Parts: sequence; structure tokens; C-alpha cells
Amino acid sequence: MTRLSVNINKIATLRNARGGDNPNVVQVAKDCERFGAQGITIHPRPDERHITTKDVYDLKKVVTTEYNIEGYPDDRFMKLLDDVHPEQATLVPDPPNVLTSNAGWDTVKNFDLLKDICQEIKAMGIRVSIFIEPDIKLIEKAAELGTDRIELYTEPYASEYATNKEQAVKAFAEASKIASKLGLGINAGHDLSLENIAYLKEQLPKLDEVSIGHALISDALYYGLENTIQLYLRQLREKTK
Ligand SMILES: CC(=O)[C@@H](O)[C@H](O)COP(=O)(O)O
Ligand SMILES: NCC(=O)COP(=O)(O)O
Repeated sequence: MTRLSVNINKIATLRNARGGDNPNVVQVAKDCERFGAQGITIHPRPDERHITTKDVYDLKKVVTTEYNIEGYPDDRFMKLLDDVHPEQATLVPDPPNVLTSNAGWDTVKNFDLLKDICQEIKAMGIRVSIFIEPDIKLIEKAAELGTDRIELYTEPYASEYATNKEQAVKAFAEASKIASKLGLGINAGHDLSLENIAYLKEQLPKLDEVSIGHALISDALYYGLENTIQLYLRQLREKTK
């Protein structure tokens, strides 16, 4: 089964545009779960341009599925994890103020840092996932440093999907086979959408979780949030022969 975690950063972006509390991020998270989402993802960036520090604590009180917090492991992020104890922490190598995540970790260059951080987070009782590109050498290193899961950075898959989906998925399918053999859980995210998600799921049978924000929230403008979540869940359902 592949779980759907809804990334609600964009709900906070919309709220912050007017400085008030509409839409209410906590209510939206509760509704996503009520409509079938199996997790809630946030990426509290240091500039708080969408999810704020207060949101991180407020959401902890209501999320009953899987709370997944993404971010660069600086002191602020580690304190949030220690205070809030989400089910999963996803480590992302973003420098501050980047427009959006645009690369995975170099697990060779950052081996010592990531190894220490993984240990620290696991000691808090939190599952760790590392945002990574589908490069076998980097994934082997990720397994060595002790992460529980990897999150495959799927932007390259998403951008090539329309022109050549077989080629687009190739490296991801191969990477997920290796990761699975190495005992790693497999998540995926970035630019996944209603169009490209079913094929990814079909080609990566061991896919544990997808986190989807930008496309899903955009789809919700047309289909409504409940229908949209149901549409994504349908795409992720196992196809029985
Ligand atoms: C880690 C990751 O893949 C990102 O997709 C991220 O959560 C999106 O962040 P923004 O919503 O700030 O673009
Ligand atoms: N980890 C990826 C994520 O949470 C959402 O990415 P996107 O769907 O907003 O591109």
C-alpha cells in the first residue's frame, strides 16, 4: 500500500497572503485526514513564508495519521522535532530562501553530518527519511548512514513524464529496487500529480508513501478538497488483475 501524505504548505501560503487566519491550516489538516489522507506533510522553512513555527505546534495537537516534517537539519529544525515528535522527519538539503526544494542530498559528501543527525532523530523515536536523487551510489551510502527511508526527489520524473514516461521512470524504478534490497523504506515526492502518480506507483511496487502538495492543492480549486483527495487515493490503489 502506498500512503498519501498531503503537503499543506500551499494552504499556509494562501493564508499568509492576507496575514489573517483564512484558510485555517489546522482545520484543513483535519479535513484532509477526514477526506482520506493518510498523512500530513509540512516544510517549515526558516523564513516562515508558509508554515510558521506556531503551525508546527498547533498541527501536532490535531494530526492523527502520520505527521511528517521536512527540512534542513539546523538547530531550529532539531528543536521542533524534539518538542513535537512527529512520526517522520524528512531531511532536505535546502539552503535558506530557496524557491523550492531542487536537489537531494549528496550522502557521500555529507555522510558524517547525516549519520549523526539520523542517530539523534532516531533516539527521539522518530522515523528518518532522506530526500535523495535516484543515484545508486548515493542510496547505498544512505543505507550505510542509518536512515529508515529515502524520499526520491521526483521532479525529473515529473518533468520528463509527458514526453517519455518509460525513460522518465527508469532510474527511479532501479533505485527503488536497490533501496528495497538494502532494507530502506521508499517515499517519493515533488511535482507528483494526478497525471503522473499512477504510473510511478505501478513501476515502483515497494513505494511506501508519496507526499503531494502543489498539484493537489491546485486541483482542489477545481474539484474541491474532498474529491481531489479521493481522486489521488484512487490513482494509488492497487490495481487487481
Ligand atoms: C522536500 C520537498 O520535496 C518539497 O517539495 C517541499 O516540501 C516543497 O516545498 P515548498 O512548498 O516550499 O515548495
Ligand atoms: N516532499 C514533497 C512534498 O511534500 C510536496 O511536494 P510538491 O507536491 O509540493 O511538489
